[in-house]
Amino acid sequence: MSNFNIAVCQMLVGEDKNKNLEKAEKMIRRAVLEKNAKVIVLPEMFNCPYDNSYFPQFAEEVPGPTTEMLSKIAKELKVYIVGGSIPEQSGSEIYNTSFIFNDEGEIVGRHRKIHLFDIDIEGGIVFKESDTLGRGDEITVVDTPMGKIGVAICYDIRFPELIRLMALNEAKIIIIPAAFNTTTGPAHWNELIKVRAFDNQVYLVAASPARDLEASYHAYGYSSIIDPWGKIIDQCSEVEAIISGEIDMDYLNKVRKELPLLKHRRTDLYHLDLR
Ligand SMILES: NC(=O)CCC(=O)C(=O)O
Repeated sequence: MSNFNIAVCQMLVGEDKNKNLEKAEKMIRRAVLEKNAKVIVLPEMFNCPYDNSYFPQFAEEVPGPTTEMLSKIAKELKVYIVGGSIPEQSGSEIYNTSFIFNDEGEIVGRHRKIHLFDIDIEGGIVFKESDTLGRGDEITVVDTPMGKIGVAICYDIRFPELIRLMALNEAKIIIIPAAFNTTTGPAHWNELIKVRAFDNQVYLVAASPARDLEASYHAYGYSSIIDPWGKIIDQCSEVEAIISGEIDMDYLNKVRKELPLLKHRRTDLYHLDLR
């Protein structure tokens, strides 16, 4: 399948997990009906406020209510779902994890956030994910009938080696469930999502929650779909919205043929190693 539509549900996430799941389900249905989407993407921590004090209380084992809902709806609607991320309980650890479902409702991939968001920006924001979360150790590229899809979560996007390794593993679409904030978002979001797309000549799909000024953490919003040339195909503002765009592998191949960046790498001088 070389052409298909992908959609991002930029949903408002609140303190009631069941309501978050209902909202996600409704928005996924709308993405299929209104945007004819074959792949639907949710934001980071879509079932839980992005706040360390909520992660342990919202954490669930897998299978659990969140993954069951996503599995059921993926199967019913015959779509792929990149289920944003959730606090995943695994033994005594909690991970910030994205589950990827195929159109039979099966989990075909799992990405546990590799780089934890531990930052302290003077006059801006302090956040320490490692207070409650463990970090993942695997790079995630999932083989699908639509091509290989790489998944990384939010802060992971700041590490160019990771996204390049995905591209070298033949990922043509990179999906980033995210929750940037109102300090780092205006400074870096647009630049990061564009440069990762055009450096690696991939489609880059970045999904944020909508901004909630009542919450402790103010998500930036601006979910986006970027093409391999770095052009924004669709982007919303900070409010709840569904965005969509066409993934066109012929166009991706054209960009790679005309400007053969990946082929022009001097691997005799430098290379990236997967440990
Ligand atoms: N949830 C996150 O990882 C936030 C990352 C972020 O805001 C950044 O600037 O990086």
